[in-house]
Amino acid sequence: MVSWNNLDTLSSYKELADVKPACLTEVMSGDNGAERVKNYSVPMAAGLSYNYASKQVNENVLAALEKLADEAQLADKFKALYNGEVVNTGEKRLVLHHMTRGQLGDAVEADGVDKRTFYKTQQERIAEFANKVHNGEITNAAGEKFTTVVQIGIGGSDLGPRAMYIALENWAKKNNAFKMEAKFISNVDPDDAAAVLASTDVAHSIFVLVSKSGTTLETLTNESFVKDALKKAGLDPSKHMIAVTSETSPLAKSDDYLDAFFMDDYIGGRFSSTSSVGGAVLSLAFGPEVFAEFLDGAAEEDKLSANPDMRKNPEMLDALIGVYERNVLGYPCTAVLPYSQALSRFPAHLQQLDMESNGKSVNRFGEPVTYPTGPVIFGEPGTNGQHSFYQLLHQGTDIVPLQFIGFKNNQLETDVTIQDSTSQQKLCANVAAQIVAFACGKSDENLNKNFKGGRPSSIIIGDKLTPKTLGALLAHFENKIMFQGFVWNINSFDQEGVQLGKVLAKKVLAHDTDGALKVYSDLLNI
Ligand SMILES: O=P(O)(O)OC[C@H]1O[C@H](O)[C@H](O)[C@@H](O)[C@@H]1O
Repeated sequence: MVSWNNLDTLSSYKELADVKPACLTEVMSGDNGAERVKNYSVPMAAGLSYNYASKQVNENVLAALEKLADEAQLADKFKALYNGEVVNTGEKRLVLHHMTRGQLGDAVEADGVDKRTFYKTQQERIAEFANKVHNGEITNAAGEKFTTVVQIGIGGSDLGPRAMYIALENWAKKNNAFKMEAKFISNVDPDDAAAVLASTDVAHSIFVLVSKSGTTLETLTNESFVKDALKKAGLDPSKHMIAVTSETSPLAKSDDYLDAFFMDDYIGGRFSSTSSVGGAVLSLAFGPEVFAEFLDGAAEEDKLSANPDMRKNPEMLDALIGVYERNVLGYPCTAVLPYSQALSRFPAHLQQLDMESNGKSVNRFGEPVTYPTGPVIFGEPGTNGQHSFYQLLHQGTDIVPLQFIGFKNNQLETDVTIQDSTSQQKLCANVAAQIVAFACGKSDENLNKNFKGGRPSSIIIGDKLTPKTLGALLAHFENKIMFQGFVWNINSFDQEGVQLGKVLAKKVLAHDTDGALKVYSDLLNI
């Protein structure tokens, strides 16, 4: 049995607060720095590695973090989660997204079915459907092949799948795995749907309506928008749409769709990229085999996350270093900085994954916590970020911990050598330079040009971004966030904070307003 306690009641947390952090300007310079970069590295799945040499940790801090991991029972809590305990206390639900890609522990039965079998069956059904679309067994009414897939969804039903699609698009083109172009409609702003539809050959498109609840206003509105466009083009919407939803949602049994594929209430929206939510669009775009490789990468990383030894568990280690930075060193944000154009939407996905999970002020029993929880997450792909907000990161008054991601090789294998280096080498040179610049700084008599250094970062390094490495990368962040939620004793799997705005927006639309809300409504001409 695990016991759930607030972080500030743990004696190891009090000990951690007394340990001195590593001074990066010292430990990262000269031979010390070289040794650290070699040693402070943990292997991840799919050939990735997590390097934390440039974090403010040393043997004392790591030993204290290990004690915290033990006292907070992080490994046991993960075990309880994947063995089917009701870890999502707010909604009284199991948390089973790991089971969409593997079976880490016991068989879990819920709603009268074995859950691993349920998720696998959905994956197989999607694979069969995608294969039929690709080989022309399923066509439009004119008997022509579908060429495009358009996902309609928002939040977890958009960000993860969209980020994963963009991450693999060029890889698939290079590796003969590109089957259909994918597009995405998410915002209720009519210009989103209109712009996507205007650039889409709707007669040859399959629309994937994705909503776990089946009640999200934006998604249902965009569904109507698309149906309207299909009808105007003389097409039957039910021959162009599939649904991905939970079996209990209003969409599940509708005749409006060619087919429906399911997830369930045990998969949080932001954790649903490896379920049917990501499965449908990714299998249609790249083929089911590519989606299966992506799942394998995630499953391999999940296995590493189950290791009780923090030093061999990249997710637990990353989570604990993050807690140290947030709760002991007092840093409010974390930037995610992939040096890979393919990961351009990955930070956007992580914003939801992290901030919707751990942006909480009460513990899992609904009692206030008196320590900071989830950090603000933001990011951009490098090197673009360098020419934008890195000024604040280097010389601003807040210290922002950084999570770099970099690959030795680019996906398309097209490159050019200019001034003796390829573009890929220039990209990688920049990330190496940034890590050392942030850590070591550079003194200058002119304070405006002075770099204090001491700014922590980590880097995940891989050979190339492939379906498998992408799966491992995704699982890394999902599991890191889960472990942090355990340490903070919060429920990372509900999101009550999104409700109030929805309720008030409904009132505005029903003209049931007074006070400030009424004046804003008038100002915006509603
Ligand atoms: O998939 P749906 O039920 O349509 O939900 C879409 C999104 O909307 C909600 O408001 C939540 O904030 C998200 O966690 C969720 O991913």
